[in-house]
Amino acid sequence: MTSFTKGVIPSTEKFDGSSLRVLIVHTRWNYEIVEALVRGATETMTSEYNVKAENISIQSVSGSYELPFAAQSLIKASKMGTQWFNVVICIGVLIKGSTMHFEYIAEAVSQGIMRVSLDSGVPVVFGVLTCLNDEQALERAGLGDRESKHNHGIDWGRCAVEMGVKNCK
Ligand SMILES: O=c1[nH]c(NC[C@H](O)[C@H](O)[C@H](O)CO)c([N+](=O)[O-])c(=O)[nH]1
Repeated sequence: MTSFTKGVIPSTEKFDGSSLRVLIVHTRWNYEIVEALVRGATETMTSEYNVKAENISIQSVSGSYELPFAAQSLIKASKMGTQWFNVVICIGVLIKGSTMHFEYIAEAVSQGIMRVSLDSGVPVVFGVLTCLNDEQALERAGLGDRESKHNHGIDWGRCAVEMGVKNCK
């Protein structure tokens, strides 16, 4: 079986995030996991790409279903002001329960975030974990005790800087 790099590799380009203005909208569901993802994204952007901490705005909403509307509203409001965001990261954690609720929310949120990005012209990074159980969510936030754990917030931070810099061009 051919081996391959599972997941994304960082771009070879060196992106300068020092002038980027970033919005992070995160949920308050499964908060400890969300908090780890937000930290992964913010620490990556500031330490690896010189994004200024004061240029990262963080807002919260109740659950993942609210993310697209919140992103749309905040982008619109910022455009009315003098400064607006170069990129947005929507962060949430959906964990499947015993009903179909998970599937409906996951589909709506994924389509909604894509639509906000295309309609607004501001790249919106899809930072919503859609997990079948608690262990999957913990592992993907770099929590739990498995060796394979990796904080996906790191990847979302890198993606946000790349998309933000490219959106400035
Ligand atoms: O962010 C989440 N919202 C969840 N539900 C709330 C939903 O996102 C909305 O906030 C709610 O339906 C009100 O609109 C979740 N579950 O139901 O399991 C979940 O796991 N994660």
